[in-house]
Amino acid sequence: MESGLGAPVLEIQGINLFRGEGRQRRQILSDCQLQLHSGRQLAIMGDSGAGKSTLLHLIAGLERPDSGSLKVAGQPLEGLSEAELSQYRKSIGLVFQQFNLLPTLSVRDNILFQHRLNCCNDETWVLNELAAPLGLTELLDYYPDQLSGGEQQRVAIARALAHRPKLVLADEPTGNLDEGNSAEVMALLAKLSKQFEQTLVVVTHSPKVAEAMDQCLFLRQGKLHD
Ligand SMILES: Nc1ncnc2c1ncn2[C@@H]1O[C@H](COP(=O)(O)OP(=O)(O)OP(=O)(O)O)[C@@H](O)[C@H]1O
Repeated sequence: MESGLGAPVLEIQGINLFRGEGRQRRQILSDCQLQLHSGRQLAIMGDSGAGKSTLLHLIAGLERPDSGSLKVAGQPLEGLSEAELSQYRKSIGLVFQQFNLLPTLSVRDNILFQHRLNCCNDETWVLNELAAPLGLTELLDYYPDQLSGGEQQRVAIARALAHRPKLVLADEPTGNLDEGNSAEVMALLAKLSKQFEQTLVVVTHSPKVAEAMDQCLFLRQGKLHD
């Protein structure tokens, strides 16, 4: 937990979430709490099956908790309709382990995809301030299947940051990369999200990835611990 100036960008209070039916039903998140302020970078670690991805999915509005409150920039997600949740999902930045690029779009159009969905109109900024530092300028006319894994993840990072979201969520962003690419990609993600004062939450198994963040919490028995 942290105290800081202003309202937290992310505030989780007393989240409970159950999975499975009947005798297989079990609690994944149990009175889970978190406060994260603007510009902070948090790594979430924990055993396989601890519920890290589930927690990230809740924050992303991809799932709803059984009880508890989750606010992003002061807005409670539990009050949102499906249409509003869909709008919310477009407004945040998401980076997944499987780069999830659109195969029929060029690198340029992949990078600008979410930017355009959010009706942003600053493509020069995206190409200069994101594509260039991510080393993508020469690759803008390529297609995803012509890129290496590290290059694809750099495209996914540019896409996730291009509409200047306040909150960026990354689930095992380096899980498909070798050690060298992993370190490079994480350093770029950490540097750019810091530069643009974005709040970053990264789920990872890698102590090295966690070290690149301001703070690391462990998910154990449904709760986040130091
Ligand atoms: N549809 C489902 N029905 C029942 N249990 C489920 C379902 N989906 C996930 N689970 C369980 O929820 C738990 C949390 O899964 P989650 O993917 O969040 O874990 P994780 O910490 O991200 O794991 P990993 O590090 O292996 O990716 C796991 O025990 C998983 O088996």
